[in-house]
Parts: sequence; structure tokens; C-alpha cells
Amino acid sequence: MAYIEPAPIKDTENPLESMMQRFNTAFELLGFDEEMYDILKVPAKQVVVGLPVTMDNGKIKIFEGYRVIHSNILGPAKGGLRFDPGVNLNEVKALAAWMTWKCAVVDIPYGGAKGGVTCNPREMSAGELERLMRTYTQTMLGVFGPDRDIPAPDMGTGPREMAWLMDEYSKANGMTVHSVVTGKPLVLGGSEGRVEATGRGVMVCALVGMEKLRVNPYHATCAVQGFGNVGSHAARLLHERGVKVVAISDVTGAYYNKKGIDIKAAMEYTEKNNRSLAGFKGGEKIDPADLLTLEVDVLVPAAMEDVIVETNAPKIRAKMIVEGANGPTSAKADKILNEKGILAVPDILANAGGVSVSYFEWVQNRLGYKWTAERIKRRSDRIMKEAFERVYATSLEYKVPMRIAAYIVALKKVADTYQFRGGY
Ligand SMILES: NC(=O)C1=CN([C@@H]2O[C@H](COP(=O)(O)OP(=O)(O)OC[C@H]3O[C@@H](n4cnc5c(N)ncnc54)[C@H](O)[C@@H]3O)[C@@H](O)[C@H]2O)C=CC1
Ligand SMILES: O=C(O)CCC(=O)C(=O)O
Repeated sequence: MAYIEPAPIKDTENPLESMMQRFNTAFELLGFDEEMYDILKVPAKQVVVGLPVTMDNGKIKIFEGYRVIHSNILGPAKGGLRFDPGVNLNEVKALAAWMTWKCAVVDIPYGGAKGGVTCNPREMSAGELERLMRTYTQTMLGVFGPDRDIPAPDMGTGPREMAWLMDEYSKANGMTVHSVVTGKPLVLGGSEGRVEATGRGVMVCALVGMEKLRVNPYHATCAVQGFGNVGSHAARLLHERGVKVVAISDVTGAYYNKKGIDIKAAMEYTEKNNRSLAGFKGGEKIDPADLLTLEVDVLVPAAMEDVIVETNAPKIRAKMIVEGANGPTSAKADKILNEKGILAVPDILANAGGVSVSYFEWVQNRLGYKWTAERIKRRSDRIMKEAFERVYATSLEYKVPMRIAAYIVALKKVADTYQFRGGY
């Protein structure tokens, strides 16, 4: 189905600037020296490649692909692969740095990376996407590796794409290498729970946040922007815990139902409708911009960067924002939300459930063993709750919002590790 994509609301900032503003604030509070500033700021590696792909019409099209390793000081670099028309080097640099801070916040032994290809997967056939993913993997053979850099899904990619990547990497190495990528299908060494993991972490953060705000989940309402991997599972899991999800949206539009959207029905609908909510009848269609300003207890932006910005932040009425997406709130909007007393659970904490279960997948692959779904859920919930409390306590100690507290936790950990490793 053809549709016009709503243009994202754009701030004057870009994700990299937004990330750096928070980084600078936390860095100053920690009083580190200037050398440490450059060490933590500058990405370790940036790779930009041209990817020739034979399209279904027989013509060759060149796509631009990226992989940025921000840091590998805590361990092998880790981070997703994004297929989206908006992918560019600056965005990938910001996303890679966020991965470093995220892994540090949840205390898993990884550095940060991110990759992407500027393309529109919604307009490409499965064959074109497979050729693109295999070509991308070929160009990254010297970058990826189970002990070097381990990709995973992000916007526009999922288990299918990870399977192609694993297969291409394995062929090039003459052996099956499961642990080079996470987020694979279960039959290919994927982990129980990875598909829902990011949404599950969002749900855990939302529940702990509600506890802090003394909001009863059974009386709470929620709006979710983005109904892909993260948003749909976050909505489902919150709904299962008694929260009324009154609005959902995707790139095709937004849907509101005062009595609560039937999330299971919405998921079944998108499953059959090429992953799209277009034509969904479970709610009245509303302006997508209005979803963000609904009077709800919890707002979950789970689509893309810079959707809560200086212009709409004053109108936000949610008590709490739990950031499923990476970078949904600009630095300028942060200030406004803080002044309004809205509790913002930042991306580098709220969406870390995905990379946490990716870590479990990698551990299982290396052990050649499989854990049960129950074990995965128990361990990832514990990671998320402990990380939330760590960041919350830091925010009280430094008298800063949770976002800055999360950066403080992360910068401290990475800087401490640098000091011990030394050698520079
Ligand atoms: N997949 C994962 O495990 C993780 C994803 N994230 C972040 O979560 C966000 C979403 O990622 P996924 O769910 O994996 O992607 P996805 O590709 O599965 O879903 C993205 C959803 O957002 C919707 N969307 C796109 N533009 C929109 C707009 N302008 N308004 C409303 N909806 C819009 C799409 O239609 C789709 O429903 C991204 O920021 C990603 O970096 C963060 C951590 C892990
Ligand atoms: O699962 C992973 O390794 C990374 C997921 C990701 O890209 C993210 O957390 O933004």
C-alpha cells in the first residue's frame, strides 16, 4: 500500500548534538580532565561503504552503508543495524555512542557501535534486501567478529536480516559462527525472549517508574508512538499488567480508543498487514502529533529520534516518559520537561532490555547451550530493575534528572575502565 510518510518534527539540534549536550553536562559534573573528554567523545572507528546491489529490475543501485564503533574499552563493540531512508553518518555516530553509555548503564561487558544503510526497506523486495545485507556483511568482514563487533537488529531490520548476516559471515570464515550477531531466529542460535526484550525492558522501567510516582498500573493510561518491535511489545506487556493503552501509532497514522486499544488484535492486524497499522479499525484515527500530547500517565516514544522537541514539549501532559526509541527527546526539550516535573526515563536505560538479552544470546552461543525463556526473563528483569535503581539513586545524589544521572553512571564506568586499562 502506498502512503505518505509524516515528516518527523525537527528541532534545530541533531541527535549527535543532543547526545553531546548531555555528555558535556555529565562530564562537567564529574570533573574529569580534558584528556578524558576526547577519549570518551571521539569514535574509535568509522567505516563508510558504497554497496552495489542488483535490483529486481536488473539495474545496479549503489547504497551507502555505515558502521561506527564508538568504543570497545568495556569489551567487544555491540549495537544494531538500521535500514532507513534517514540513516546518515552523524546519526550513526550518535547511536553508536548511546550504545556505549547504554551497555555501561546496565553493566554488561560491551562497548558501543551502530550501523546502518540509507535505504527504504518498505519499498524493497525480500531478494533486494537479502542482496543488500549480504553485500554489507562482505564489506564489514574485517570489522565484525564475535570478539570485535557484534551487530543486532534495529529499525527496519529483524531476525531475518540477522540470519543473512550470520550466514554470509559464516561462509566467508568457512565455519558456522553463531556469536557474530544477535537477534537471530531461534533455530539459528537466537535467544528466547530477544524479540520482546526491548519492549519488556520498557515495561519494567514503566512499572518501576509508576511505583516511584505512586501510580497504580491498574488505573494508569499509556500512549505508544511506533508499533514495530519495541512499541508493540511494550504496549502488549503493559496491557497485560493492567495498563490501559489508549493510543498507538506507526508511520501510517495514529489510533485512539478511550476504552483502551486491543493490543493483541492490533498485533495480529500488523502481522497480516505487512507490519503496518494502515486501516486498523480498533480506534479512531487522530493526528499523529496529538498522540504525544495526550493526557496519559505514561508516554512511550518507540519510533525514532527527535519527536519530543522544543515546540511540542510544553504541550506534553504525560506524568512519565519511558523512551523506547533512541534519542526521541532533544536536549532543548529535556529542559522543558524537567521544568514541568515530568519523569523522563532515558533511552540509554529504558531501551537497554534489548542489548541485555543480546548479551545473553551471545553468552549462550559461546557456551553452545540454550537457556529457558523463564531464565532469560528473570535475569533481564533483574538487570533492568537494578539499572533503574542505580540511575535513580544517582539522580538523587547529584540532584539531576534521570537522563543526566544515566550519563554519570555510564561515564564513570567507562572512565574507570580506561584508567585501569591504561596504555595510552
Ligand atoms: N529493536 C530493538 O531491539 C531496539 C530498538 N531500539 C530503538 O527503538 C526504535 C524503534 O525500533 P524498532 O521497534 O526496532 O523498529 P521497527 O522498524 O520494528 O519499528 C519502528 C516503528 O516506528 C514506526 N514509525 C516510523 N516513523 C514514525 C513516525 N514518524 N511516527 C510514528 N511511528 C513511526 C514504524 O512504522 C514502525 O511501526 C528505534 O529508535 C530503535 O533505535 C532501541 C533499542 C533496541
Ligand atoms: O541488541 C543489541 O545488541 C543492540 C540493540 C540496539 O541497537 C540498541 O539498543 O539500540
